[in-house]
Amino acid sequence: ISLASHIGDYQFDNLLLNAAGVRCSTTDELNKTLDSMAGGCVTKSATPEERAGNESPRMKALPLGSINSMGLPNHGIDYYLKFAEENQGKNGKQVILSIAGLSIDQNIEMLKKVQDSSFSGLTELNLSCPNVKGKSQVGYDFDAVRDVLTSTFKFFKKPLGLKLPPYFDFNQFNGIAEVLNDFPITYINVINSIGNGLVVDPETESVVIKPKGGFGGLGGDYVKPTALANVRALRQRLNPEISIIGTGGIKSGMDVFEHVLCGANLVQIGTAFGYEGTPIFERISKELKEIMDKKGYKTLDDFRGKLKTI
Ligand SMILES: O=C(O)c1[nH]c(=O)[nH]c(=O)c1I
Repeated sequence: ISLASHIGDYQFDNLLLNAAGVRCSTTDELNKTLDSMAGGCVTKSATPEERAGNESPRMKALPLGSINSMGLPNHGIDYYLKFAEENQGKNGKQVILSIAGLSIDQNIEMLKKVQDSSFSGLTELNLSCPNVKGKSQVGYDFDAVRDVLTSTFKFFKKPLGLKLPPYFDFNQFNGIAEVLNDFPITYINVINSIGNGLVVDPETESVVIKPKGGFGGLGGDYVKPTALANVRALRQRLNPEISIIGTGGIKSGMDVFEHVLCGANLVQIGTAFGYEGTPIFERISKELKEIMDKKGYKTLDDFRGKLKTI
């Protein structure tokens, strides 16, 4: 039984990755993931300069998932680009470089740096950070998405993925797919956290995180049905050359099975990886292989995208 998969020309021996933002801000954390059973790692979304991020408490673990308003704390693009240049392809593992500029200009500036670098891996342009005060998610402004992609593909010749926010309406699925299908995108990654949720502690009658009055991105069990819907809806609408990474609500082999059934080529684990650490990759790989064995599947292609309707 094989958990191997690929995105474009990039081979992953295991379809499991961390989600950007979780245990991936330092080289130590990134090396730990590369040394685990994960098929590769994704770096914390980078900005042109180092950033402290929002005030704490800015993340809260909950029985059904998590809420966060980190505010893009990171060591800056140079730190992660250096790591990516030095580690991409090491023992057959992929390093995906995530970037999240606070403006189109910052994204172009960073993508030019990546283009001119020796990095030969996948770049993930994050258009869906919900937690930078005063900034809304670019992924909800289809004209802005078209603008940044038009500018990008004038000079960027390396493989590019997009991290997108969750969409909740068929007009939105159609709208974003219409834009994406016009560009040579290697993959999309759906979903980012469900932005600006609110968790209340009824004991203390208070919010649970400090930034933005307690509003933050939701992850975990709360988001799985929305994640599966976005993987499925975009698989049905996008050109077949655009691969899909499924992110959202994964904490078991069965959750991975569901994402692949909806069309995911790879999957990323955020909230649950934050709790469990790198042992999760071995546990979930084992669980998924057991499920595939029971169902008589040998490879992910045997069932990818084959969700039945009734
Ligand atoms: O607050 C963050 O740093 C953050 N948090 C998220 O839930 N998604 C994102 O893309 C980002 I850049």
